[in-house]
Amino acid sequence: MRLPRSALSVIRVLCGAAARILRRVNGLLSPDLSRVPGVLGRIAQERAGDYREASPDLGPARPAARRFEAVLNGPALALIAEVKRASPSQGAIAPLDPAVAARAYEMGGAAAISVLTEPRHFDGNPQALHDVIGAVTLPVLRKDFVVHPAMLREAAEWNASAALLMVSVLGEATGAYLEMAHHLGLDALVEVHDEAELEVALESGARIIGVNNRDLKTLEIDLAVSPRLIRQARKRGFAGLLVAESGYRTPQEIAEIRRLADAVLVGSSLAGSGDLGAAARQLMTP
Ligand SMILES: O=C(O)c1ccccc1NCC(=O)[C@H](O)[C@H](O)COP(=O)(O)O
Repeated sequence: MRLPRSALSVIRVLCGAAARILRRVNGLLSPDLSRVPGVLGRIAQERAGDYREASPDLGPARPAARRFEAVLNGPALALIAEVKRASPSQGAIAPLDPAVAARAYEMGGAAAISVLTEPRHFDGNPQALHDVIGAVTLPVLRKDFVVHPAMLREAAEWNASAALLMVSVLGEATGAYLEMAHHLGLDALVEVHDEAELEVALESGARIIGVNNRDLKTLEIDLAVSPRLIRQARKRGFAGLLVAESGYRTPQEIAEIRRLADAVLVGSSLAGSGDLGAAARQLMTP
């Protein structure tokens, strides 16, 4: 059967449109990491290599438990305490047993636990996440450099309550990754460091935004970043939860964000303290 010329051109236009949509969807699933500079770019590219062969299939939708979101949504500033054994800025921090560390944080009043699963620079691994989830009743955040849908599928399969999504890494793919996290029933901590990233987070429909005081390209900390961007988010009408992240070492520093943020995420100063429970309690005591 010969198709009329007009039908052929309609088919050609439709195929072109389908190819463009496919290219866009593909682009959204694979963020362009060549635009991410410095140590952050290197880590993100390494993680992309780790998951190059992984299937992007998420599997069936899972119900949203919203446990991570719920514990941050109280009247007082909540502590997300991080199991962090090493980092690019500090090198080795402490040879923590993840389960022991998480139990100490729980006793010290933490509302949630963050566990690094990145192996090369943070001495993290999936077993650390499993151990922590088995050791505490608190909701647990998978802290990694998410660059592939499989990393979210894993977080859900491993019973994490939430995953970190970094706008600095995901760029315009942030919204797509947020939808994938929600499809899997995960809460997402959508992390930003400047005004432009905050705009992306707000447009993505994030329910929880984390403001990182650490510039992940230079590793410099500026504790003025969280108050500035948290105020900005509220001014823009953001009604979700706001988390101040990185660099907090003293109750005086915590006092600066106590009335602004819903939660604070602390790693190095607690992890390297020697008595994690006492350090958590002391840090958060007004
Ligand atoms: O901590 C680093 O040196 C680092 C370097 C490159 C990318 C990410 C990095 N840290 C991730 C974090 O955001 C922190 O682990 C988290 O906010 C806790 O920060 P801190 O209390 O300063 O350990």
